[in-house]
Amino acid sequence: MFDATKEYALKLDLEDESKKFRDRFYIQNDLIYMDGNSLGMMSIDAETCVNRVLNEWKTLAINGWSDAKIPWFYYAEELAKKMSKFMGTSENEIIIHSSATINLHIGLSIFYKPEGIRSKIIMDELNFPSDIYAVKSHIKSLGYEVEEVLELIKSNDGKTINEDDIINSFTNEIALVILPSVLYRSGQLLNIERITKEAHKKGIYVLFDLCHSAGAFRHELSKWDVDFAFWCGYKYFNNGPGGVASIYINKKHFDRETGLAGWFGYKKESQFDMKLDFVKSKNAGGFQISTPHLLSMAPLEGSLNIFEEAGIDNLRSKSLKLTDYLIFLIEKKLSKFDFTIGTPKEHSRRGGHVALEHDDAIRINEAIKNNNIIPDFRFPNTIRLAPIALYTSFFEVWKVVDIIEKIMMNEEYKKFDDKRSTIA
Ligand SMILES: Cc1ncc(COP(=O)(O)O)c(C=O)c1O
Ligand SMILES: Nc1ccccc1C(=O)C[C@H](N)C(=O)O
Repeated sequence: MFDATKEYALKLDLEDESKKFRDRFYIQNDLIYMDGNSLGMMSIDAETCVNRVLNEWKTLAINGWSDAKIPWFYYAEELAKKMSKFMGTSENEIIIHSSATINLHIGLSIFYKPEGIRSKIIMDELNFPSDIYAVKSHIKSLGYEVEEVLELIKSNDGKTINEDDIINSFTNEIALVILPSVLYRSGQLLNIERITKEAHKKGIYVLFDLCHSAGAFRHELSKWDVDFAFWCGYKYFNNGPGGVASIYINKKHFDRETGLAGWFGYKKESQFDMKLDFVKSKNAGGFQISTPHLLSMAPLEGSLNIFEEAGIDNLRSKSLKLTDYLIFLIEKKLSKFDFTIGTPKEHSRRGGHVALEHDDAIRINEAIKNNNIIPDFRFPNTIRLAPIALYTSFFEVWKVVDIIEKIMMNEEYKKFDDKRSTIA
């Protein structure tokens, strides 16, 4: 069991075998970063790779496509091979591509083929809004009414979704289920394997948004038999703001058509034949659209190298210890101030962040920022705290809770307006 003293936090850091990776990141002195689940920090390795690609542009210009260290023409595929090790897939079932929401549109174009009564899509009411916007627009573009085909599973507590409610909604009217692996606000982790298995029993395709889990723990997408998944790279994978995202498509679907074709999905050997009939590459790469965003992909190369060294299972163990410790400290020191924890306690149901809830969360969040800590706030009452295994220390976790306790004791938060900023 943990103890709440500062000395104990320092002892946990001393015993931590992965603490050396912190030195690979640009950690700002005196600033405690607890927002790596929204935008991961910059590493030296990421910077090195961006600088290399910039230099290749400078010195090789167009020849970079064939002569760069990793030829640009194959860069998305080469990084996908590295990525596949952490996602539990074959190398060709992943492609590094575009952004999360665009990749969802691609998934919809492949899998949403309403037929007879099988025309409905299941999502959940706590889903990240961008996914809902994408699905609604796609439904409308096919000439359907959103109300007729989109079913949102309701939350019973405003924080979590009951998996049985999801599974009980599976009928022969459902074409697709689209869910987040980890809910962005509460940090609840859904059982991807169980949901996929139950959906498949009813002939339903399964699409997962892995934005809040990719890079937080090992996935086994092939084993779980998920049909399609997408995730951004800028959170736990530290790929930089707007960094290129990823697509996974199960190999049994390689022959499917995409509704959003483009020449970078063409069979690579003959892409430059410039034929007018599209011949899709028979792998995840076949679902690419345009020229890859090389400069926004390069940080991922460096970042994935760090993941290879650190080992994703070691990172998950440390992350669980960090969030266990954070939850312990919150319960011990903050319960008396009416805080609650929105994140499930069981490891099998927890992602990488902790949702700290309070009726006065907006002002408390402002006060936390005023103390050189970066958390984030999600409406209406959640302060998200994400200690990141690669670069957050146990001492920082201790300090964050210590500072919040002081903010509550001296009522510093009352100095701030109850008004959230534009990006929060
Ligand atoms: C769960 C989830 N889905 C989708 C997105 C949207 O990502 P993007 O803006 O990169 O398309 C985000 C983050 O912004 C997210 O957290
Ligand atoms: N892409 C962003 C751009 C600006 C500010 C935040 C984001 C996020 O990614 C937010 C994150 N998806 C969330 O879970 O709230």
